[in-house]
Amino acid sequence: MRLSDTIFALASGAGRAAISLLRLSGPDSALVLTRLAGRLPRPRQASLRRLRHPETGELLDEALLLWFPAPRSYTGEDSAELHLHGGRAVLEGVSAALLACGARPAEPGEFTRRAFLNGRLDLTAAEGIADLIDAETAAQRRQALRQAGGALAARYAGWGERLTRLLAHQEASIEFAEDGIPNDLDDEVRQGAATLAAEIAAHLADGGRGERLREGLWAAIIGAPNAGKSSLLNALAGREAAIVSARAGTTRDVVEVRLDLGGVPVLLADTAGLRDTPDEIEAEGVRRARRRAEEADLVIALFAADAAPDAETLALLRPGTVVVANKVDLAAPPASIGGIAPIALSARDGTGLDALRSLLEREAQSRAGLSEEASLTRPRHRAALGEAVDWLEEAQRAPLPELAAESLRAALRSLGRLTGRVGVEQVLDVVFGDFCIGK
Ligand SMILES: Nc1nc2c(c(=O)[nH]1)N(C=O)[C@@H](CNc1ccc(C(=O)N[C@@H](CCC(=O)O)C(=O)O)cc1)CN2
Ligand SMILES: Nc1nc2c(ncn2[C@@H]2O[C@H](COP(=O)(O)OP(=O)(O)OP(=O)(O)O)[C@@H](O)[C@H]2O)c(=O)[nH]1
Repeated sequence: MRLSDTIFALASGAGRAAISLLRLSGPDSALVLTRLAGRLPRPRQASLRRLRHPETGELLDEALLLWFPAPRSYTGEDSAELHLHGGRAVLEGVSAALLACGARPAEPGEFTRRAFLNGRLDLTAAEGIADLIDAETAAQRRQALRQAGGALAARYAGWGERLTRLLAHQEASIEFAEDGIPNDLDDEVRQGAATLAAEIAAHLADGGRGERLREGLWAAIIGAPNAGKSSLLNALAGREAAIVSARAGTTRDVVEVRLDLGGVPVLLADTAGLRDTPDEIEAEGVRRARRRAEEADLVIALFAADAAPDAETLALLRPGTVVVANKVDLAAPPASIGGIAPIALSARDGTGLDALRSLLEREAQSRAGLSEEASLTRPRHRAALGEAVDWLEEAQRAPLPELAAESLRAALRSLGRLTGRVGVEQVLDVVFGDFCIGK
């Protein structure tokens, strides 16, 4: 991970493609580029050049080059991009030439790690970039862009500055006390710590929406055998993902489909019909269905309108469960099931499907949608902020100003680990460990 190394990696996807993008960064970038292309292109302007192996002189490709002199580059170092023809042999030939020039393959996330080490972004912004690459829905993209743009960084840096001021006041109060000067700085610090702790606690008490949006919601359809669960899953997925049959007890294991519900990624599970059964395999399916219902962020309880609501499913209704009466092409839906007005649906002819989809979108967004303010998105954030709150509370209880100062310093360290101002090598490995190559 030495910054004196010059690194390279494929930044575009692997496999056959029209064009491949090779990234190069580090102190020898200018030298390497000159040896391959004859001379340096004009900074930040695309230039078409022949690339040759520096030792054999063999022509490797005719490519577009971009040269970014430091510090105006993604990493903040001298960097370059080679836009090559996408063939495997082209990539191999150019990679071999780069190795011959002394560059080495980059570790996953190493470009962004260098950008971080050069002070171009904080750790939360770096995580936002990783999330942007993984984003599958519009809401995930918006959250990731906001974080990559420094929204969390700004918030946490603001708290860090306030904390630094509190600490300075606390230290001043200690000195006044030594000089025998009466002062009310202690009270001010206690008040400031309480306000800050409350603000961070409010940010933490967001129901985990940012984390849910990043990871996706878990949803499950539960109901009696033959209620039409598989039919509903297929209707929502728009394809025949689960087997539908007139025989009760068809679905035995959990069948999952990925849905985009109003920008929120949802993993929707079809489960085995809930009933007592002597069949061991089906009984295991029923156990799995119950477990899914317990774990799910969003539960859809499905009843058949032409039958009395079954006790097993009724027993699993909770506040927030979406209750649906299916098969309304056969019978009118009841006004209430378990005290909740059901959505009327016919999975067979599509009646009520749009209304159900809108309701599910609203429910998904209320659990995981974007909030007004940037939300924390990872357990790492939650843990560090939780620690900061604990230390701030400790500071308020401290019997001596010296102890209060110590707790404030610990709170500041927690925030510092979050943004990377306290540069602990371990934290960096956690954050950059799951980046992809070329980022
Ligand atoms: N070809 C290509 N496309 C790309 C990237 C890239 O590196 N290369 N990006 C990579 O993630 C993203 C764009 N992000 C970038 C962020 C900063 C700089 C950069 O050179 N910044 C300099 C100059 C800014 C300016 O002139 O306005 C700087 O901030 O000093 C480049 C790309 C998405 N698309
Ligand atoms: N008339 C009518 N029949 C439906 C409707 N939805 C599903 N069915 C039928 O009901 C039967 C059971 O449907 P499934 O979707 O397999 O039901 P399930 O709840 O997944 O059943 P299990 O796998 O046994 O738990 C099939 O014959 C479906 O065609 C509907 O809205 N109207």
